[in-house]
Amino acid sequence: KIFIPKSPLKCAEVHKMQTQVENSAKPIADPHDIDAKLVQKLANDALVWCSLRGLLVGDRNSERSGTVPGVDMVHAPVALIPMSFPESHWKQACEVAPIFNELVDRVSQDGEFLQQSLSRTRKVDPFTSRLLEIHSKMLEINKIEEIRLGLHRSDYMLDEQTKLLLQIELNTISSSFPGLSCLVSELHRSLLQQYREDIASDPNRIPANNAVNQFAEALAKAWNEYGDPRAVIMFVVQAEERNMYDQHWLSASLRERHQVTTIRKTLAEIDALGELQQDGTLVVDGQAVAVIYFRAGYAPSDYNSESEWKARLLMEQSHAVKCPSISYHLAGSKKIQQELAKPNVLERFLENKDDIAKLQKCFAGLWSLDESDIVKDAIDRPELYVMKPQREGGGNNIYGEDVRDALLKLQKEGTGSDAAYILMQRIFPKISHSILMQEGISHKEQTISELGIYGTYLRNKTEVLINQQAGYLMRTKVSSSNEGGVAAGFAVLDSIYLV
Ligand SMILES: Nc1ncnc2c1ncn2[C@@H]1O[C@H](COP(=O)(O)OP(=O)(O)O)[C@@H](O)[C@H]1O
Ligand SMILES: N[C@H](CCC(=O)N[C@@H](CS)C(=O)NCCC(=O)O)C(=O)O
Ligand SMILES: [Mg+2]
Repeated sequence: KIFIPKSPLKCAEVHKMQTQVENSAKPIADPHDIDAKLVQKLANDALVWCSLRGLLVGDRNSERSGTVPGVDMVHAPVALIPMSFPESHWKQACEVAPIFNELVDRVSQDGEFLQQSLSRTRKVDPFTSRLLEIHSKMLEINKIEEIRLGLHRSDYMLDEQTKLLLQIELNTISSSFPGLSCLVSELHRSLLQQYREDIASDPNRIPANNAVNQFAEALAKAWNEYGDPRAVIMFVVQAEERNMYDQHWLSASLRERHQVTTIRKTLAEIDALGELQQDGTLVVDGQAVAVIYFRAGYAPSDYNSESEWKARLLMEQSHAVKCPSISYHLAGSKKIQQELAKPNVLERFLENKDDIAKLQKCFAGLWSLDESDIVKDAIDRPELYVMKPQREGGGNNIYGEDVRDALLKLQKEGTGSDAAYILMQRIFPKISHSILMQEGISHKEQTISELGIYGTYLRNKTEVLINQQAGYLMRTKVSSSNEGGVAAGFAVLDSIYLV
């Protein structure tokens, strides 16, 4: 196809335009076709880039890397080449982000729906029961959260067979990687730019990713709405946190772009150092707290004693903006995810029929264990299901044959413990080629990926101040891994290349 220039463009520009047109249409080269020498160069440059630009985590083999910043860091596990992803599904995922944000807020305000939906779980799941206890205490004192801040991540897998983009879960607490995910997009753009002679591509097909600054902006705006210039933003963190640099990127953005001070405290420290003043102000270690940002408190392992639960209650009772509030936390549970997928339930919370249809289009099969025909099918074909307790943070789900065993065991026990679980359709994404880099070594692997879309939501009374899609996280793992998880060491941080 000869491009006959009409205007006296220099042929170099014509050539550039032509290659750009061709490149933008073409998917990126198959990473497994990249020769070993070039892989080695890519890997080396990626490792240097991560080290210079803070794409780092604490080394799991070191005992100090989770407590002392700057000690025993290692590059974050990353893919060397971005994962191709259909532009149409990218747009769909971005489009539903503000609708899911609004849904979380509406559901959070329906205390009866939360209590009712989780009432049977409460009887058999002590952790969820403690969360519900705090929630019902807030209902009793008619606690109103006028300023509501949501920093969510809605995770999806693209089902290969149906080509449907299906939601895995909606995280409303401690959504990891808003900091590191932006750096991965930059790493990939930089590598594709540097190696454009060897790998035909258009770096602009990697969507811009500004999650860290959008999260920081929402946190800063919530701080501003609280209205006390001397108050701080408190990060609730685990005593050992190897993902601390992801969190420090947020603190740095808050300090440098918004001049807001952040402090880091564990739940135990908050119990020891926190006080509630008459007017509801939370004071920790002598500092007034405007916003509480949870990067811990989502798992039973975060509550080693009554001390941590006292801290959670103290914070909930305070005037500080909680991210998440107990209601937002519960609204993001897997049981609620399953309840919202039932017919005519979204209609209770959203008016716009198109919005409702857009959300329902990305719902996978979700069931309680009351559905006997589903339970029977899951016993027959367990590999088509995932069984989930009400837990966050990875490592809790049940897959394959274990689903059958767990269901049969629950049937035999007959103690109602089945209310602690949901059943979900297992999604099978396309198996792709990727090059994963972990602990300085790159591996060509068969992989599947999961796209997380960040959402920011801020409301003060009746006014919605922020409601937007706020960047993305792509995680890629070996296709043989059921659970995945970056922190768990199975998945790597990736980005996407729109095709
Ligand atoms: N329906 C599903 N189909 C396939 N894989 C799933 C499904 N649900 C979860 N997974 C896998 O398990 C991981 C953890 O599940 P998730 O529901 O996100 O729990 P958590 O809250 O612990 O992150 C997901 O990142 C994904 O890799
Ligand atoms: N260490 C804590 C980890 C917090 C955490 O586990 N968050 C959940 C949602 S609740 C999550 O986003 N999981 C995906 C991360 C993965 O794949 O490893 C932090 O980073 O603050
Ligand atoms: Mg998850």
